Amino acid sequence: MTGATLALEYRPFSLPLSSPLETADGRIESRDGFLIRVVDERGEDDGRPGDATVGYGEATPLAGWTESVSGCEAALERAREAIRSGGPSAALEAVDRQVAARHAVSLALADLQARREATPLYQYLGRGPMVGRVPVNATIGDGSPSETAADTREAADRGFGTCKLKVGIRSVEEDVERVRRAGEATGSGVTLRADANEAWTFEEAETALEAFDEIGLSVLEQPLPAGALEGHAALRARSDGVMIAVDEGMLEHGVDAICEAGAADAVVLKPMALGGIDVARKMAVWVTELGLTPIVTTTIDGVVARTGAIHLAASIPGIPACGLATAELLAEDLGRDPVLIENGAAVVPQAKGLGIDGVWER
Ligand SMILES: O=C(O)CCC(=O)c1ccccc1C(=O)O
Ligand SMILES: [Mg+2]
Repeated sequence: MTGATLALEYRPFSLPLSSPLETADGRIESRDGFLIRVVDERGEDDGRPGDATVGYGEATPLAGWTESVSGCEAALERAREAIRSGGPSAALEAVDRQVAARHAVSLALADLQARREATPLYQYLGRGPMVGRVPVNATIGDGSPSETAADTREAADRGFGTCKLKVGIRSVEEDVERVRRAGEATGSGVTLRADANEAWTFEEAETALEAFDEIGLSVLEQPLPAGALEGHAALRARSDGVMIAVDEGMLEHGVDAICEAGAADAVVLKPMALGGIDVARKMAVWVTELGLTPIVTTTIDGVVARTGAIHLAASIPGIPACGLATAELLAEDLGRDPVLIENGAAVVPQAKGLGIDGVWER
């Protein structure tokens, strides 16, 4: 990239969800953020950037998980100024402490470089073999036990082999009933997970875990508040077969503290909340070395960030089902989706870079 004159541009977007996603952390109704592009201006002959001269990124802040929308915009503005004289490293430095902004800038730079090298982004990241698909889970929002059973059944009928149920909004008894009914509606061919988003006390989590063990739940994500490292470790010790995953806890404590406390079997990695797919990839390699399972998810991102997360997952060998089938939760998107979700897997784009085109023109 040396010698290139790079320009960074950004513009705001607002994407409503098809129906609000209730989580125990709060309700998500729309996703507002910034689409960015980095253009190598020397490569433009007709004013329209060609394949090897543009990279796309997305910053979609989420309250409680990233910086605010205004903090994100201020960071992007600093990066826009910094990239002219200081290049990529100065731009990244300008967004160093704003994770969503850093996600956008690092993704656009990686997309640009992978396009120049005529390599799909996942191979640029991992230098690994060709990967055709990554397994993905369906995300099932809150609902009554019958609604949950019907939604899970519908996802299974569409080919999902793993379904993640949002829990922690109703009583523990009702959530246990929801998971039980979802299991009965789908049978043993479908793996169930549950994500409580920090909702429970230790006693509530213990009660839920006992029932989930019996039902055969696969993963229980963030049952306790992020701070409760010892609590998660104690739940793990009591679990028969249910894996304990941390998500919010991973952001609060980092990999080393999670491992030292024995707080988790699996770690959820959200590139938007971690500062980019490059950061998330390093964490995935690190947790794998320590014997933990990485799971990649989005924060219900637009097509640019979501496709980046799919490339990230494709660059991690043996990745289990990831929370990347979130396009269907959005009523609108930034552009055409290059990723087909089929039989519980995302078909990984094999074009150069992200494999995204035509988003800027919209
Ligand atoms: O993992 C999934 O299936 C979808 C992503 C998801 O659940 C999520 C989406 C937005 C914010 C937080 C979360 C979460 O995992 O807690
Ligand atoms: Mg979660």
